[in-house]
Amino acid sequence: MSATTQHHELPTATILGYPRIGPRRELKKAVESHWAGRTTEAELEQAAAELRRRTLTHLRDLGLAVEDSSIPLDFSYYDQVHDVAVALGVVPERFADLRAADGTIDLAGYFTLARGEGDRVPLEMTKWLDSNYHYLVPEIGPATAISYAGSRRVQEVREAADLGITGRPVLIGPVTLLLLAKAADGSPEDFSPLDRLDDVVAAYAALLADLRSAGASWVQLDEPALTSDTWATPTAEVASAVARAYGVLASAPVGAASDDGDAARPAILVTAGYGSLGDAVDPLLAAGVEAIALDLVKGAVPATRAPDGGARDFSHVALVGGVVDGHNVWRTDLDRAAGRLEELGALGAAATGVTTSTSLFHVPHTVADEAGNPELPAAVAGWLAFADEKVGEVLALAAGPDGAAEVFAASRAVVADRAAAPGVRRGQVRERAAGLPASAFTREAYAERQAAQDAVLDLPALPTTTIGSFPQTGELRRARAELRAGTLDEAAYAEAMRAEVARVIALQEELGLDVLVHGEPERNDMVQYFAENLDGFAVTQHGWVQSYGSRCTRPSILWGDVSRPAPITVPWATYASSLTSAPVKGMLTGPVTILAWSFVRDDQGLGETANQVALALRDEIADLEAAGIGIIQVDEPALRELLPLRRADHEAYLDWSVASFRLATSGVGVTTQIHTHLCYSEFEEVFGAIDGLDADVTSIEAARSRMEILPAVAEAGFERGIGPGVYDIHSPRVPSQEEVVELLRGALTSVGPRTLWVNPDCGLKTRGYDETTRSLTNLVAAAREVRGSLVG
Ligand SMILES: CN1c2c(nc(N)[nH]c2=O)NC[C@@H]1CNc1ccc(C(=O)N[C@@H](CCC(=O)N[C@@H](CCC(=O)N[C@@H](CCC(=O)O)C(=O)O)C(=O)O)C(=O)O)cc1
Ligand SMILES: N[C@@H](CCS)C(=O)O
Ligand SMILES: [Zn+2]
Repeated sequence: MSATTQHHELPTATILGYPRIGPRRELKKAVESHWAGRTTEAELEQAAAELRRRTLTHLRDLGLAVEDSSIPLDFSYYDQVHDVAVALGVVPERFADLRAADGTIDLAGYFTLARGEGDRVPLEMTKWLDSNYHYLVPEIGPATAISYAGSRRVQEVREAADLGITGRPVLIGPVTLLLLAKAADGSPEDFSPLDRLDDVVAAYAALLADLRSAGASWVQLDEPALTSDTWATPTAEVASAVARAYGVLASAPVGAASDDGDAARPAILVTAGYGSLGDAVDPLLAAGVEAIALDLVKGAVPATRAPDGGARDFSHVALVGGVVDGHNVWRTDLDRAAGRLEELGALGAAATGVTTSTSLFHVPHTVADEAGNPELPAAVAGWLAFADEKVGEVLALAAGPDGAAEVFAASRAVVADRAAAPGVRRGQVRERAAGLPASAFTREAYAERQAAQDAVLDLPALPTTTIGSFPQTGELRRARAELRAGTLDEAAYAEAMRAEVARVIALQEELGLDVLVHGEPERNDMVQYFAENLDGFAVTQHGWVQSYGSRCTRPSILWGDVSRPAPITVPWATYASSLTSAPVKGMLTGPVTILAWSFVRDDQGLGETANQVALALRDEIADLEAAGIGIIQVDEPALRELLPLRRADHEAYLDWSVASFRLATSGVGVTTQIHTHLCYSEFEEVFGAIDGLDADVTSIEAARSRMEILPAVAEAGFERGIGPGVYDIHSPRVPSQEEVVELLRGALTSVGPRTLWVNPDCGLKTRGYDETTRSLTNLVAAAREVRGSLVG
């Protein structure tokens, strides 16, 4: 592989980013200690600097080159989108005081924007592309101040230099920043944040110049939004924004700041992870950026011809092939990856390099940390590559099949071993999934179900309920940690959880809720818990990945055919039910969400795997029903998350995802009421699918949007039960009774009282008991008030 461009040595073997949370969640712990007031800001800064130093030296020790900008500088205290918005001094009006006169926002302000303060709501959080990471949405209006006032990356370039490392600062690119932003409150209807492109690009130019002065030879600008065509902005307008933005940025001279003070810049590497760059490659080629990194795992090698039929000229750009999956954990088939790199090489680029398809922050640090994990069979561990192992794969691919013959041979052995391993394909599971009749996916007509359920359940108008989890107290988490450590035995653990269920049931009775839940105290996570109880999954001990801010999950590993060896939730639901005469809602996580929040086998289609999970859940639902649980909720918060980034792929996705939910839930009788719950979504986009799920009751996140979706729901003729969340569980704020009453009265203008349910936005696991109790008291009082006025 050629190693140079006209100006700079290209990072020929690199990664697009590395986990930021630390191998033992050091950053999470440092940040949360600071928030809790246990450490000063200086102590936090010191802990973060130490983590960055360890990361840099670790990447160097793994073999990434220190001189050629191969090592990314991508630290973040909270979120990478927020980092850039803050560097540009972007704050919503309600937080204007956090921006100093010179445009800077200090660390305390950075956290306040992320977490809110008193009545000032934080920035909205939404899912990042098709992943389980959530970013903070910048709010940009026509008058929002935008200027470069300083970036932490500049200091990080210097820190790296002190270690003898020429690091490559990583930033979200200007077009993606604006496509991910939302119009600030009060913006004219026809305003789009992309209208502020010129101001943003001017600020980026200053930022790039600053990075260059600090010694950066390359800068990485992440433009994953270019792999999607689902933005409100038409693709042609996005392409012209790319041309304009990079035309300006690339027009500055590359290299050292010249004597007359012209702003020089580092060479620009634009990345486009999460899918195909498609025709967005043309404006980048025309703009003259020095390098483009392509996702060759989910995306394609660019065609040699542009849509207008003209031959594409790659001779002035370096192309970096993202052939190592940054978003999943399977060891790379190196022969296949090398083949893709060859295809890329055939385009005639000025230079080529090898990298990951996305940043590695979606995967845990290292498989080595799982040594001795009884929940991860050694055979399966051998098939995995987490971040460190992926660095090794990138280096092997850069060395090539001759240079790294042993690594290539090991990769071939893994491919063969995985295909033939016991448990990967199990006859019984496959026969059952293959022979499903159409009737396995359908229930009786809703009218029939509704009548039967009304008769059996006898619920009041506007029934009140919660979404499932009650606060996961430190005590509960500690009990689980002690169980893992062996200092608490199974029986004592189960007893502690049963005691919590009893407390939660008593509390709900006291509050006067109509449909109760057991509270999910026994669940470490709504996906991992099921994975731990299903065959075909493995779980990690230390495989934490960031989900948002300081919050992490340990995605499970779905490696083989899935089945349910024994009932999972039935004992908890029946125990809870035995404590009350009120109905108790069974609580399961749906097949799509189980897949979305796990690392899923890549040797078959997702739809096939989803149906296996669905059949396991169908068995669980049958057992719950047989045990007398008449209401069963199957959560699908990730239904929107997996929606493909290209519109052309939506239909096929919605077909299999909806079918798997229906397969899980269609085995019940007419009187059993199936609920579902969705959150973190722009529901408009998946409304047809929500309807297609055919659940009797659907609860959705709606409080933050003041229930804007309801008129559309009504207009679409949605006739089944709906529970638009009446308060935001992401904030500690307690809603007043009046406020909930107002929301409910508003909702009743779109939805009839027979179909309107009253519930919070989402589960209460991240909240405390005090605020939960006060909020639910107001929720129940509000429902009663509105109910009373209906009768009167
Ligand atoms: C609803 N969401 C979820 C998503 N993905 C999931 N897989 N799960 C979700 O619930 N995606 C979208 C949203 C938003 N995302 C999140 C993600 C993570 C959290 C969260 O609160 N995470 C917790 C960790 C939860 C957990 O796994 N708990 C375990 C282990 C707890 C632990 O750290 N134990 C300590 C010791 C105990 C102690 O002293 O406290 C240890 O092991 O060191 C458990 O309960 O057993 C987090 O803290 O980040 C929320 C929303
Ligand atoms: N039943 C889950 C859904 C979260 S999306 C909970 O209440 O936490
Ligand atoms: Zn939820």
